[in-house]
Amino acid sequence: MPAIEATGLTKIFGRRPQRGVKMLREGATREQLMKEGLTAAVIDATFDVQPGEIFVVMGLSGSGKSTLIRNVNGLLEPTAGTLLVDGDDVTHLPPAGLRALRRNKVSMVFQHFALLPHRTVGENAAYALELKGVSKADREKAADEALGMVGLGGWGGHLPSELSGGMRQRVGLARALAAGTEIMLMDEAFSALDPLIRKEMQDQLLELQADLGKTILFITHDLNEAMRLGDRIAMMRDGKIVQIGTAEQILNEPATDYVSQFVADVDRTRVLTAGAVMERPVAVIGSESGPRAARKLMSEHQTSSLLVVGRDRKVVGVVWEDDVAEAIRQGSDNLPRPSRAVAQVSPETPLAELFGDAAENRSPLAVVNEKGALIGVIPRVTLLSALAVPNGSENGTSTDSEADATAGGAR
Ligand SMILES: Nc1ncnc2c1ncn2[C@@H]1O[C@H](COP(=O)(O)OP(=O)(O)OP(=O)(O)O)[C@@H](O)[C@H]1O
Repeated sequence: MPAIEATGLTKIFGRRPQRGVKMLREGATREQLMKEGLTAAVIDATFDVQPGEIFVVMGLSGSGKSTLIRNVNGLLEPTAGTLLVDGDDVTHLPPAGLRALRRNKVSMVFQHFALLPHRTVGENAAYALELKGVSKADREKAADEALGMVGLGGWGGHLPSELSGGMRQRVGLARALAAGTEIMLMDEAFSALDPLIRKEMQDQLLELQADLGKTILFITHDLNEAMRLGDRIAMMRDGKIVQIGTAEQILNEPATDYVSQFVADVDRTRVLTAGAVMERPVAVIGSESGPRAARKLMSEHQTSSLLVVGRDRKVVGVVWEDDVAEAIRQGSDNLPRPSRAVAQVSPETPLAELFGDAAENRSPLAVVNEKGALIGVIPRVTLLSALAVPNGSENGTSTDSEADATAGGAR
C-alpha cells in the first residue's frame, strides 16, 4: 500500500472554486480561470509515494509545489480529487482528524526552520511530542536521540539564536525525527542554506534515510537537489505534474520539451550513478560449464552477463554475451575467461568518479553493496555509452574492443 496516494488532486484558490473545477473539466486553461479570479494552483495531480521512498516534487516558483504538500498535511483542503495517507482518506478531514494526522502520521520540516525562539534546542526538538502529551522524561529522551542523529548531541540546552542556519535546520529535522511519524514532508527544507551546508544536509538526509527508511515527500526548485535526493521525481509546471520518474528516466526520457529544456544543463555524470547503469547479474554459472549452457542460461534469464563461480562457490568473475557467442563460434567447449572487475564501487558513486578506472583499464567495474556483496557489474561499453563518450576503439565497435580486451586478458 502506498504511504501517500493522490488521485486527480486539484486545488483552486478564489471565490467559489468549484466553478474552476467545472471549467477545467470542460477544457478551460489556467489563464482562462485566472480571468475569472481563480488560481488553479494544483491541477489533476495523480501520484503515489511508496513507504521508504524519497519522492521529490520539483518545479519553478509558482508551479504549485507548496500547495501540493500543504494538501498532504491538511493545511489546505483539496478542491477536487482524493488523497489517501497510509490508506486513510484524508481529503476532507474534520479538525480533530487533521490534528491526529499531524500528530501521528506526518511531520513537516519547513524552509525557515519554524523554531520557537524562546525555547531551547531540546524543547524545540521535543515539541511535537509535547503536543502529543508524551511525558517530559520520554520526550527529552526522544529529543536527545534525534539531536544525536543529526549531529547536534550536547546542544539541547542552547537557544536557537545561538546556532548557525545549518544547525537550526538540523533542529527542524530532529524535531520531525523525534515526532516518530513514518512520513516526513520537507518543503524547500534546505533552500535557505548556503551551498556547502546544503550539500552537507543532503548527505546527512541520505545517510539517515539509509538507516531509518522514512517516507519523505521533498519539495525543491533545485533540479540538482531533486536528482541527488529523489528515488523518484515529479516535475511540475503551472500546477500540473508533467512527468514522474527516476533521475535517470527524467534525464534520458524527458516526457515533454519543457522537461528536456530543464535538464539540458544537468551534469549527467554527476547525476547518473553506478547503480543506475550497472547490469544485475541475475544468474550464476559454474566455471566448469560450457558456452552453450551459458547462452541458454542468458536467454532464459534475459541477461547479457552471468556471474561465474568456482567449485568453492566463490565468484570468479563475469562472462558476457558477446564473448560467449564468440566461444561458440570458435567451437570452444570452455567458457570464455571470466572478466575480473578492476575496481569495486558503491551503487551511489556518480559516473564521473568511475570514468577513469574503466576507461583506462578497459575493465568492467564491480558494484558492491555496503556489505561487500557483488550486486552488479558495469561493462566498459555501458559506461561509455551512458556518458555518451566516443569509446576510441581501434576496431570501430565497442563490442569488438571489449572482446579484444578479454582475449588479451586485460580485463
Ligand atoms: N493562499 C493562496 N491564495 C491564492 N493563491 C495562492 C495561495 N497560495 C498559493 N497561491 C497561488 O498558487 C500558485 C502556486 O503557488 P505555490 O506556492 O504552491 O507554488 P510553489 O511552486 O510552491 O512556488 P514557490 O517555490 O515560489 O513557493 C501560485 O500562482 C500562487 O500565487
